[in-house]
Amino acid sequence: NQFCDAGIGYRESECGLDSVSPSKILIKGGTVVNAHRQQVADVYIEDGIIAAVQSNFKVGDDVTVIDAMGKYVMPGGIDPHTHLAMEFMGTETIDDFFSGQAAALAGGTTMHIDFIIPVNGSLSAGYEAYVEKAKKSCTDYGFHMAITKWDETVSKEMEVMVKNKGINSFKFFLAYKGSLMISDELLLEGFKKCKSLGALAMVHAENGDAVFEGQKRMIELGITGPEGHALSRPPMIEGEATSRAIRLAGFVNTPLYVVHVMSIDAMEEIARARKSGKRVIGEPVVSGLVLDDSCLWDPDFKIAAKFVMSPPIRGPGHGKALQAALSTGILQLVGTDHCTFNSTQKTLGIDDFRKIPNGVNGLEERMHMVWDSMVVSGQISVTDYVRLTSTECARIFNIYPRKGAILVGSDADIIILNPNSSFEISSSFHHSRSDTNVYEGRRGKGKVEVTIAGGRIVWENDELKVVPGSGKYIKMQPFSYLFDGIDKADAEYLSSLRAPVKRFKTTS
Ligand SMILES: NC(=O)NCCC(=O)O
Ligand SMILES: [Zn+2]
Ligand SMILES: [Zn+2]
Repeated sequence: NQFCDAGIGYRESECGLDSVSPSKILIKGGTVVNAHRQQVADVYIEDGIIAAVQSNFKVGDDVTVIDAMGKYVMPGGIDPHTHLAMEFMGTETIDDFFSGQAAALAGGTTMHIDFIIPVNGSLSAGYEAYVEKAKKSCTDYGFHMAITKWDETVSKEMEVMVKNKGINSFKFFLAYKGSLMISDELLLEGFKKCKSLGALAMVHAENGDAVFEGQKRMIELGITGPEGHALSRPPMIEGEATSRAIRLAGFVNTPLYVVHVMSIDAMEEIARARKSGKRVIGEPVVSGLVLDDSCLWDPDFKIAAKFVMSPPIRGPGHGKALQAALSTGILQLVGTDHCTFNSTQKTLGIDDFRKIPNGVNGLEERMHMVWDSMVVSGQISVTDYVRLTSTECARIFNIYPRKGAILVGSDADIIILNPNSSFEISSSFHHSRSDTNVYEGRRGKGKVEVTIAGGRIVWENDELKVVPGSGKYIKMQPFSYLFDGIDKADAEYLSSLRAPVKRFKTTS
């Protein structure tokens, strides 16, 4: 099998298309957790769909029974932010739609939403290229689309993407000057178009001009190593862009989703906006929650470079503040920004931090890291955990309750987590193709012992059984709940503009 290649750690037999799981499964006696409640119940699965959630469900001999007593039965994780097989900074991410998704399944994530970055700005060409890349998928996925230029064609293609291709979100980069970055003028055009289509506008919020200036400053000072990356783009630059994007989205009156919120500065802008009633969603990523920037000062380039991502991993204090913001509802869901480059690729920037490909891993680690750092520590409940890692993503991108829930009729994407077991992370046995891992050596409580994706047992007894081509593309409809009532606010605004103004003619 061409996909059972080196470095992913599957036995050949595990990759074959013949490794078909049973179509009838009963998960017995576990604590079934949804975002709205938890209960002890059995979950019965037939043909990829949840057919029953009830106590003492009786089945025949043809059903595979999994004992989940004392364990949590939860919706599979949904990662809102990944970059698989992405061409970026002169190279391509080492995890493609097979290895990245296999890693996801081993860590309890059963769906992800990947960013199509259209080469030359053509949305249709970008879409076709990603359809091709995703053919080897072994779990379900959706797409966001990046908008990197503006003209009539792009505007029309956005319409096609939403109406025909199942894309309901577009990302605008305020950073990466000279490549992906767009102007405020384009941002406004994009926001207007998103609003008219019922598509969610997403922003990478860093001021690209200021980053460019900060980078020049570091190079002039002779700081060329990975630490220069963090020093050149401090939190205030993220705060400024977050504030600007929020205000411009407010000006257009369209909902906004801020990706990879990495700093207190950005988080506080989101908190202020939400307090004033603005529809802003904030997505921190797991690296920003549990790591700090000390790693960028490591004297070993290979170690320091693996932590280079944008916005940068921040100083101590930011991660804890972002965790607190998640637990109090200021931020809504956790992603990974999984964008993996191996140590050879990172060496592109050995003499100049500006050339280190930006990105870190996380698809396999997110569910464990959030459980260990936030549930085990008592910061959030188990139902909150489900909301932050799965349900809220499904709601925002309009695929709930097909995804993000254990309800009759939902897709059978389920994990069984044993709170009394423990996990350990190492690049020597992870499932990503990368030779490094930013969570190297981490151990913690709680382990995903079973992953069921689309009704198939794909992870059990520390073994993956993944089938290339078995993952489905999940189309996402526009006008999620975030758009409810937007028209009323518009009408109110327009009527306030049309209030008669009494003027007196003055004669001289
Ligand atoms: N975040 C990062 O460093 N790499 C992926 C591209 C992006 O999301 O900005
Ligand atoms: Zn980004
Ligand atoms: Zn990203």
